[in-house]
Amino acid sequence: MNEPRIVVGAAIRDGRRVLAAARAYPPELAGLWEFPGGKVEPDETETEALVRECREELGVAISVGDRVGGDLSTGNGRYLLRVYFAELLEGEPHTKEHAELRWLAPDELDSVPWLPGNRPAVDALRDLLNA
Ligand SMILES: Nc1nc2c([nH]c(=O)n2[C@H]2C[C@H](O)[C@@H](COP(=O)(O)OP(=O)(O)OP(=O)(O)O)O2)c(=O)[nH]1
Repeated sequence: MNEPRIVVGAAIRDGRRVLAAARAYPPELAGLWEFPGGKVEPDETETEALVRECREELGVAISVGDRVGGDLSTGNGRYLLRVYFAELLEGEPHTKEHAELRWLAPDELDSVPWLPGNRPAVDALRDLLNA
């Protein structure tokens, strides 16, 4: 079995709200919600991957902060998901690749169907936002 590929997700904060994004593809993941981000390329750091993905997917510049929760195995063991807090530096997020974007308060985090592997990250996020 190959080593899992690292996938990074940005929990972009605006006060106590966090940006969630509904996937538009592939069909089996469409309509499920995630943190904007993607696979870390071999020549980049996790921070660089988050900055690149948020520029490509949302059209914004971000700064990357602390980790949210631990490493999560997802995609049937193909990926290791790492979520980081992030702040907007420039631009307003808009849908370039996602079906929908939504700012969620801590008590709204359960109002969308997350990708199955994201559950522990969402729980950790709620705890951190409520702390
Ligand atoms: N971006 C992101 N991907 C997640 C999360 N949770 C989760 O299980 N995944 C999975 C979904 C995908 O199978 C995989 C990431 O793939 P992706 O399609 O976002 O990555 P990418 O932008 O680099 O895609 P590509 O260029 O290879 O098409 O990780 C999450 O919160 N954010």
